[in-house]
Amino acid sequence: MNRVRVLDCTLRDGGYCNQWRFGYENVKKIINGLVKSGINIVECGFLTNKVEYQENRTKFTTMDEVAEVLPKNRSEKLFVCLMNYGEYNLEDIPPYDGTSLDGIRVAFHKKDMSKALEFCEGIKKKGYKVFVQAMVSLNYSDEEYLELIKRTNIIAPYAFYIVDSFGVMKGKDLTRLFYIVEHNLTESIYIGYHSHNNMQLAYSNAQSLVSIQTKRKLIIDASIFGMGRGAGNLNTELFVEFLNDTEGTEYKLQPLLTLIDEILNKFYQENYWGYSLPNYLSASHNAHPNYASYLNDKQTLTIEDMDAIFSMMSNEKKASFDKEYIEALYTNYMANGKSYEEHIVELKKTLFGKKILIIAPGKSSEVEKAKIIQFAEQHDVVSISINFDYNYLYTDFIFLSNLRRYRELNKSKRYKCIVTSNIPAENIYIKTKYGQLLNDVEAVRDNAGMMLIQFLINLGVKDIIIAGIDGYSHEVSENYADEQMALITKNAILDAMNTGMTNLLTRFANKVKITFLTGPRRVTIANLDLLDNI
Ligand SMILES: C[C@H](O)CC(=O)C(=O)O
Repeated sequence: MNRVRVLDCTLRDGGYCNQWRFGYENVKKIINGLVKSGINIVECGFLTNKVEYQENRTKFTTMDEVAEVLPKNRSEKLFVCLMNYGEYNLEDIPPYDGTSLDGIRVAFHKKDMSKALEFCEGIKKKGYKVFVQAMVSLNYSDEEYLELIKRTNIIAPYAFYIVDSFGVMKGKDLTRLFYIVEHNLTESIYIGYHSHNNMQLAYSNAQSLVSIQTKRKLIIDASIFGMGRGAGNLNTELFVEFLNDTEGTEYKLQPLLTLIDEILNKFYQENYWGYSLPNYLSASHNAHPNYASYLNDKQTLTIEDMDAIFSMMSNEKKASFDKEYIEALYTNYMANGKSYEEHIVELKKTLFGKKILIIAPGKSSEVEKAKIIQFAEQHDVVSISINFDYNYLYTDFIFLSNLRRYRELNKSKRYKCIVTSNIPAENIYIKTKYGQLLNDVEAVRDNAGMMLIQFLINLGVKDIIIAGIDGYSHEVSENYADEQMALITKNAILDAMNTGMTNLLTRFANKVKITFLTGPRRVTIANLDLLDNI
């Protein structure tokens, strides 16, 4: 048997990209395709007691649920699931009987090492192959790592993994860890390597590992099309091609390519994964990749802002994702700037008793420009564009809460800018407090349109006409009047923003008259048919 084995983790790590919703039939197709291609170990998903089982998802709660998706002919492959330490009781795991999983991978943080290793021992006693997955290997000092290995030897699991959870491992780090493991881990235990692609190093590291002159048996993790959390994983199809070429293995590529073509491409288009600047940044700060997704999904930060927020994080907080912590850092960072409101009384007077026409950069602001211009001409309005300078009408003000958009704006327009205090702007009309305009709907907490409406309500405005707040389509080209403004975001985020805006507008409509001038309306005001009243 070849000394290098491949473990495919698409159905588990890939699940971070689609909330593990692969669909029941697709799960079986993926497992069968992996078996056909000769992949040695198939990770079928998570085994957890923390959720209710749903047939279309790869978060299983019992061995019987997993058994249902396994092929009748197991073709001498191993089938495993990953368990996060603390998400399953040992007593609930039945003794191994060969009908379901062959092995269980136990992932744990450094702080849980002792208890997690006891748990691993318990699983082994039940007859399963145990994979010791000490996450974020680089967070262990050499001394701590040696201690971990020594204690692993006592348990004698099937495999011990070097884990690059944050995708930060350089070749030299991997070599260092590998030799520590090679010299100290009992020879019969497989040495595994699980990587992420934040620095695009997964493939080259895996190649280097395989090329090391060693008799040790290796397991390399990969996922089809690299589907995995954040920047994704080593690509199974590329890695097995490399092994065929250099190690004389005979993995079959075609079943993997077919799975990409028929199943994974669609997931990729809906919720892409792979290398990106935010994922690079999280790696360069040795931080959990979810922090990158969190900041990126805000859609308000430049890369310098994100870098500054990562720099503010404490080292202890970087190892696992803490949503409340990053939320607080983000809000503090944004609310940091000083306000400058000396024209506020003047602005209040300007707005008093007027219809306020707000123009957002949605596609309808371009398509229905004639309607917008006509409305402005026929009514006594104060017009305010949001995060852009509207080409077709001289607007009285420009409201900006986004630093990137502020930088894009021609400097000559600053005299009429109302900006939020997170923007380090000078020579503007008003700088208003960012923190006072936030709302409680997470997906649109600091959405520029929603902040402007809140600002206007605070100033006593009674009648708001909206143009260009169309909501977001999954089709990127449909979202902005100026395609240069388009931001690529995951569909789930766009849907959440549409729902969030609808909820907020519905609430705002209790305080102020809101009327839509343009469409389409992927956001609206619930239970209120205001569509044709203009
Ligand atoms: C395989 C692991 O130990 C869990 C994981 O995906 C990680 O990146 O860490």
